[in-house]
Amino acid sequence: MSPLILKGVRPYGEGDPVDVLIRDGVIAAIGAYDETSATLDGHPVHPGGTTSGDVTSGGTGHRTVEGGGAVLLPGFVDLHTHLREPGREDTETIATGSAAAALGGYTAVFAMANTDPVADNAVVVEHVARRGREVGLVDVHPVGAVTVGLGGERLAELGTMAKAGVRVFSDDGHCVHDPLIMRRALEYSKALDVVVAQHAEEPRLTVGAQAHEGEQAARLGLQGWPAAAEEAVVARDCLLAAQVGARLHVCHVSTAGTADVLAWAKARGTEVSAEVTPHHLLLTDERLATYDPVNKVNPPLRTAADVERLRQALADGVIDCVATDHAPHAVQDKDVEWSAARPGMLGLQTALSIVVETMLRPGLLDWRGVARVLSERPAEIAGLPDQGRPIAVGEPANLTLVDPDARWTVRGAELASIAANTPFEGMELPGRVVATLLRGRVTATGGRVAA
Ligand SMILES: NC(=O)N[C@@H](CC(=O)O)C(=O)O
Ligand SMILES: [Zn+2]
Ligand SMILES: [Zn+2]
Repeated sequence: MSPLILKGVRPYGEGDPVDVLIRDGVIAAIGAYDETSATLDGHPVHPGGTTSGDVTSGGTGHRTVEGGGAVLLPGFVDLHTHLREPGREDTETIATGSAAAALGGYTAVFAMANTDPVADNAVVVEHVARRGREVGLVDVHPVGAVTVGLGGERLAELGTMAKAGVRVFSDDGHCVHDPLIMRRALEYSKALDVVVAQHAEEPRLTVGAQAHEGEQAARLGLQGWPAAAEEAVVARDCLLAAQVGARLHVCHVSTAGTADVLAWAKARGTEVSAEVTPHHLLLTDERLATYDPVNKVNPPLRTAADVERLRQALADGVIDCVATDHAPHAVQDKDVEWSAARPGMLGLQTALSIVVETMLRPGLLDWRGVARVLSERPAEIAGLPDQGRPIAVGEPANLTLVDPDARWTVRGAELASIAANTPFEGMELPGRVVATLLRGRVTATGGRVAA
């Protein structure tokens, strides 16, 4: 592959624009490209043509991406994606989900295990990983189920799946509610040096639950999903993790009380990490007034006070990172009466813009902070050695280029996913991914994925 120059980009949005030379999938030089001597920071570069806003194929020459002062960040890492393959390829496939990921600025995603068949064995996880490699747009890491069939009763073969490369285990969609099973899972995860990601929902407290338990649910006549059903499980799991000396990851934190529990657990030295979704950073249960099931999600949209606390917790590091919980659903499963609709929302192509809207613009995070919550921390939590790395010479070129000033209007039908269930339909959002690079290869640019 010929070398690539990112021209006029601002790493972490800091300082004057620089040029970045990428060779053999690695950042080879950062400085100013000199046309006359065809060198970048002393490194010779074969001259090549330039196509504005896009990539030149360039023959023997180098390829160029015109940055126009755009912000350069480490490629995003999503710890929580539902790709629906195998089983529901009518809503998303590894190919379409990978395209959505690349367009959203992601260079690695973790594909949840609640597929059909469930990813509770080495055969399924190996299939997902292989299919991800064939598509080649993003590193697809399969998540392994904690229990057989997500049934919550018998531990799955964690060791066999870990040997097949699984780094994150989760029964997401279901809570590992039995404390003894959870304790065993944590013990195994410690021995295998992997992490268990818990969907925290005490099932006895959420039987038939449809919406956040509070004034709005009462007004609308929807059965409540109490905050304590999440908070109690997070507290219990923090205690269990501390007891066995294991690491714990908490999926889609949605309440202020969970942020309090996490702050307490971290203060006492528990190795717990947590994610928040873009939708829980922006939307509240006020949205439910229309009974439009596009707003139905698990955990449910909460109150403005929760949203406020989640933003603060993400800024403070009490919540470590943003994960999309990208959850595609077919029209016949989603566009039906509220109680029959499946919970879940698309997220991969809108995550960056929601983080810009909710965290960057209000001054809660700068671009360094955005890099931390979308790339560095999730890579660390999952133990990915080549993602979330500094933008520096010698580092792998897993990168995302963002136009901070662009605004765009979300149209579900125009997203790369097969399903179109975005709660942000019609919203005008700030910030746009200009290009995504996976080991130096351009996977998305100008709103299109690489051929
Ligand atoms: N978040 C959701 O509302 N739905 C997820 C499951 C889950 O993340 O719990 C799904 O798989 O559709
Ligand atoms: Zn979940
Ligand atoms: Zn999920």
